[in-house]
Amino acid sequence: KGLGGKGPQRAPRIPSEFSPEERVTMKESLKGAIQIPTVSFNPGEYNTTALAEFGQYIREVFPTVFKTSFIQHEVVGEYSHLFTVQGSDPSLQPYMLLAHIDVVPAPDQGWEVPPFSGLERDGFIYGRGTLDNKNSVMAILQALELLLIRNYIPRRSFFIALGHDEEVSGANGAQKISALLQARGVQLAFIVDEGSFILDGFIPSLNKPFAMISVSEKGSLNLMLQVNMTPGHSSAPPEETSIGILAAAVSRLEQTPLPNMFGSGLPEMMLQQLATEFSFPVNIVFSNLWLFGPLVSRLMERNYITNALVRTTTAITMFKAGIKVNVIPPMAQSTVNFRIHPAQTVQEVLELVKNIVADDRVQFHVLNAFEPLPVSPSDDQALGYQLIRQTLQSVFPEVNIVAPGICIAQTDSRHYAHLTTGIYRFNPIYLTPQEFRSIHGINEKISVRNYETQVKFIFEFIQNADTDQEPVSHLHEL
Ligand SMILES: CCCCCCCCCCCCCCCCCC(=O)N[C@@H](Cc1ccccc1)C(=O)O
Ligand SMILES: [Zn+2]
Ligand SMILES: [Zn+2]
Repeated sequence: KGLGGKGPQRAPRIPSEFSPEERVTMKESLKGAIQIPTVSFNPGEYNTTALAEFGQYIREVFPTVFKTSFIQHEVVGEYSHLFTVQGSDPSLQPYMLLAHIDVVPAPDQGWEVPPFSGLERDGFIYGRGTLDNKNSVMAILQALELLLIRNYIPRRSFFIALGHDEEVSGANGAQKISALLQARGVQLAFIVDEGSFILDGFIPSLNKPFAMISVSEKGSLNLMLQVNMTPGHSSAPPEETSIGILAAAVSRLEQTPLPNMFGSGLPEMMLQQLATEFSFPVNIVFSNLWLFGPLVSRLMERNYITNALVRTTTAITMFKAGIKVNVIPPMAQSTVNFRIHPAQTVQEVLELVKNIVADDRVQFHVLNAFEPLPVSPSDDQALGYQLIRQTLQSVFPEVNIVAPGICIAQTDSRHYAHLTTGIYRFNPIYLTPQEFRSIHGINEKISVRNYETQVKFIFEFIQNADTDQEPVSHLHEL
């Protein structure tokens, strides 16, 4: 399976070996990046001082990237960065590496070390952005810097797009870069973004880590529910208030999960691929989903992460009502955040929700909505997917399971969907369930080893992408 053939004569491969000094510089550069609090608060509301400082910082720590003649650097939307790395062979279609420089807020409370300290403890670098997503920003530029220092000249052109507002929708960063590329007529072979990892310990009976490459991404619907009632004196209350009506409506939504979509796509494909890795009887169950599908589907619902893979999830995230202790509230509002399964559409979810609420006094306002992303190819012919597989094999020889999956969150890559059919969301680092909870949570940290390996992966990946070989189809023997 995978990429085949020997290409024509080309520059010798540069080994991914880094000196002790380079390894120290690498981790110190990441720490410096963590110390710049590039926080996004709301759309259009960011720490602009920090974002500007970050722009200066990458110029200082990656001087070769900025002075190389075949690399064009542009600032887009004031704080996002687009690098165009011109390859020597224009016949090869370019690809793009994505990451974002902004982070979610991190109040000090609960952290073992201050979240913007970038402190190293017991082999880990702590801080907001160490997993989401300054690790990728820095690793991409670091790998390129190290390649350039070794006189690397790419054959295939590629872009590096670093958004500054991914955490609040990407409207000023990714969307503007995407529009710029579209205006230039760019079409991409594939994109690699954040969104999945080498998962370690997510499936109880699977004792080894597996790489999940997300080939699709859930959509979203932010729906505001509102109830208006005539206000009055609380000493003579009506039978129902706006708060009571709305509370009952959102409670119905919480108590009525949207349909389990297991059986219509990727999770089944993933479990079938994993089946042989389990011992009896789980291997039999996963390889015979035609029979055990209903059982597996119910088991998936029991865990909150696997539940998110099989259905559109419902999260009540905001509730606002009441103006005074003795006034019947004129209005109650609540916001519900749905993450839409790739087998459903925004419209379908809206219909289901209205039927569950089933109360004409509740008004629905769509704040914003985004359809799920199409499923990118993961077959033998899919260049981006096969390049990730190939690079995994050499950098992580111990990881022998690679499976396509769904990204349960949203990423900047969704803004580039019209530029390519191949979007792969994958960070080449190990992630445990505890580390998963630290993303947007507390004590986010990355091991120095994990970070070094991420740099190595990208260093290898960029060279692997220089292939002019289309992935070969595998001939199966009958
Ligand atoms: C069978 C076992 C499978 C186990 C599956 C485990 C899945 C774990 C994968 C970890 C996914 C981590 C995702 C990281 C990317 C986070 C991106 C993010 O937070 N995006 C925001 C973007 C956004 C969207 C809209 C408004 C504001 C921000 C998000 O909320 O989705
Ligand atoms: Zn992120
Ligand atoms: Zn995030």
